[in-house]
Amino acid sequence: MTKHVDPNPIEYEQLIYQKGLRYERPPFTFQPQEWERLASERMSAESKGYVVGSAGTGETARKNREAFARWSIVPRRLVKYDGFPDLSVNVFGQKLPFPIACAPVGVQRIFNPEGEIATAAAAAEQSVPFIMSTASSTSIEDVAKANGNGVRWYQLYWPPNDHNDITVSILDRAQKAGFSALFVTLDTYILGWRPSDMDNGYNPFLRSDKIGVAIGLTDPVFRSHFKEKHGCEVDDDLEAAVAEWTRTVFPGMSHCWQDIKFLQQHWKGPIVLKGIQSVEDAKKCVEIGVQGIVVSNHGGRQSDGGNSSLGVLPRIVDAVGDKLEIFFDSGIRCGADIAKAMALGAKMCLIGRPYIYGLVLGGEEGTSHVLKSLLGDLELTLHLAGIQSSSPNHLNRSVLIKEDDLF
Ligand SMILES: Cc1cc2nc3c(=O)[nH]c(=O)nc-3n(C[C@H](O)[C@H](O)[C@H](O)COP(=O)(O)O)c2cc1C
Ligand SMILES: O=C(O)C(=O)c1ccccc1
Repeated sequence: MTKHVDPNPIEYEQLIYQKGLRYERPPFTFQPQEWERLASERMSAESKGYVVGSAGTGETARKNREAFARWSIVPRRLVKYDGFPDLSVNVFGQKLPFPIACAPVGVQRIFNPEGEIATAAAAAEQSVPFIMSTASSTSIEDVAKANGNGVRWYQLYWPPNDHNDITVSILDRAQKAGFSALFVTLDTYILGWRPSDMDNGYNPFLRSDKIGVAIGLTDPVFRSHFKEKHGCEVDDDLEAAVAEWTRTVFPGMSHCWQDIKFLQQHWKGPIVLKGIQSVEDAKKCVEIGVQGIVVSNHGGRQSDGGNSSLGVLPRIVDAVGDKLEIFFDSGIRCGADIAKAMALGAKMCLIGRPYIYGLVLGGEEGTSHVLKSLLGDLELTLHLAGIQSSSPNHLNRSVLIKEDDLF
């Protein structure tokens, strides 16, 4: 069950030192750069290749990381203020205590049998919004239950227009289950060229244990279509059902900007388009009237030879930052990374792989540990730089310098 812990990263640090004195230790290291290595030791070759891996030669993923080191935080001194930095943000008219969310990540049961149940509970415990993937290994309703009173958002892999009734059915289920915003992923209408997965013969959907298809196979509209077409129930021919569902959510490039209107008619809350990398597309998002975008390249998992996600963030912020909410992901690994993305204009950051490493290393407690670590690290990073809050009044480009400009 979800228990609500009053969030306070700084108290958490104090507690850790005290616990340390009593020879109690956290579930695993606080060193963020170690999480991937430790989790890799615990995973099968397939799971490791899937989560750690990226598209092609890994160039986009590498650039995502390198981009952070090109910016540095310049600390200011004798900035007197009361208390600790305020990390809260206002998003979609709601005040949230922290500026991070769990990015949508599919098939989480391959990392730990508790999968999304553990991560959704951990996110609620840490007062961090949970974005549920359409490729989850747990149904919409069960994730909602595990997330309890937490803030939850739903990520859509979007069936083609001739399956609009399935889309509506999924959106209805998500709304009924308390998902308050819709994140529509635009960069994964087909999976990228992923050498590590191909080497392992691994595809997240085409597994004998049918792990990433829970939402489709439990959907009444999908089930009835399947019966009409195949003359049997989903459960009587699971192979065919999985193949059908895979085609439904990864149909290739089947949508255009006008189609967003359909989602706007069928979703009552904010809509956020995930995977924006160009100023032109960001402007389209404003034109079409969505409430937010995620500047993301899917952690470098889709296209090789791409730009860093952080690199394009400032120009997108300059073009549309005052017209919609800008979320950011791809490459965030520590508190300073979050601070830099926010200084460049992101409202909130989505955390991808790191919380999955937490899931691998310690289930719900492990995910909680990663989220708490990132938040504690962020809070101290701001405090030590003399930055009073994560709002753009205090955390903005004036706190950053480009390393290249220093020489
Ligand atoms: C194993 C894995 C599965 C993912 N599944 C989804 C998904 O189902 N839907 C989605 O929109 N993004 C998915 N993503 C992308 C993340 O939402 C996010 O954009 C990315 O992980 C951010 O980069 P980072 O891992 O470097 O933080 C997935 C990422 C990983 C690592
Ligand atoms: O692997 C991914 O990045 C992703 O988005 C996905 C695709 C299919 C199933 C689960 C996740």
